[in-house]
Amino acid sequence: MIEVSGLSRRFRQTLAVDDLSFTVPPGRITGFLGPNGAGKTTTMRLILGLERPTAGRATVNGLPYHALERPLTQVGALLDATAVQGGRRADQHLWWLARSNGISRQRIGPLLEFVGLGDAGRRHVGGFSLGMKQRLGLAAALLGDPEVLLLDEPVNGLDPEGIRWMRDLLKSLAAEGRTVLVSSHLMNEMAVTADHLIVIGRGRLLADAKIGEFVRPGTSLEDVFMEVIGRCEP
Ligand SMILES: Nc1ncnc2c1ncn2[C@@H]1O[C@H](COP(=O)(O)OP(=O)(O)OP(=O)(O)O)[C@@H](O)[C@H]1O
Repeated sequence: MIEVSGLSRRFRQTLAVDDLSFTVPPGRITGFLGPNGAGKTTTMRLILGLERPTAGRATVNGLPYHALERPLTQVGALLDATAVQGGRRADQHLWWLARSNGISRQRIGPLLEFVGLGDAGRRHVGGFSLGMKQRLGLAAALLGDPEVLLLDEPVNGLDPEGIRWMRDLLKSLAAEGRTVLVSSHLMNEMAVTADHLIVIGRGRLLADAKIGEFVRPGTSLEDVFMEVIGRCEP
């Protein structure tokens, strides 16, 4: 469970997140939508304790991220998949993360296989394609078998087979009772993946609804999204 309450984050002149409140419960996929610069990544970074809020709070399973014990075993995140040290091998990258959270080394091989990098574990990450880096980022997110997952544009760079694989994986993770918050700009993909949507614009909450309530018969998610974000234009 993720809970965000009165959360704000200001960067000088920019109010990136503006008094945002929402809950992401377990057992379903919650899509996190908003135009470029809406504040999605900043919100995820605040939840993960990578930014300090200007006001409000964000908790994971009732606690702020910094208070979680062995955090990777409770919450896994894929933010910027390209932000990995290129000089490291994929298996070394995962081992470095695992070690700091008391996670067994035995998990790394099967996990690399699982994300489709079974043959690339000993290769340097610097030579990976974007899709391969996304797969490695997903492996890092799943490393601690966490109950909560935050994924920022996880299908970015994946091929069609990879996109379908990611969709099926997210569905199975939610079906296992995990909390899944996933951002994307791909409306068609979100329409077939998410159960629930949170839409933000200019850092503010614009919609928080089941996908069936959000997209009325005869309209598309893209249509409704454009209509909703149009309402928050200056
Ligand atoms: N470290 C920072 N310093 C200054 N401004 C920032 C910083 N991080 C984010 N911002 C600003 O905060 C706003 C929200 O950015 P954020 O990256 O959270 O949006 P987003 O919804 O994830 O966008 P996108 O869909 O383009 O990835 C933007 O105006 C951005 O320029």
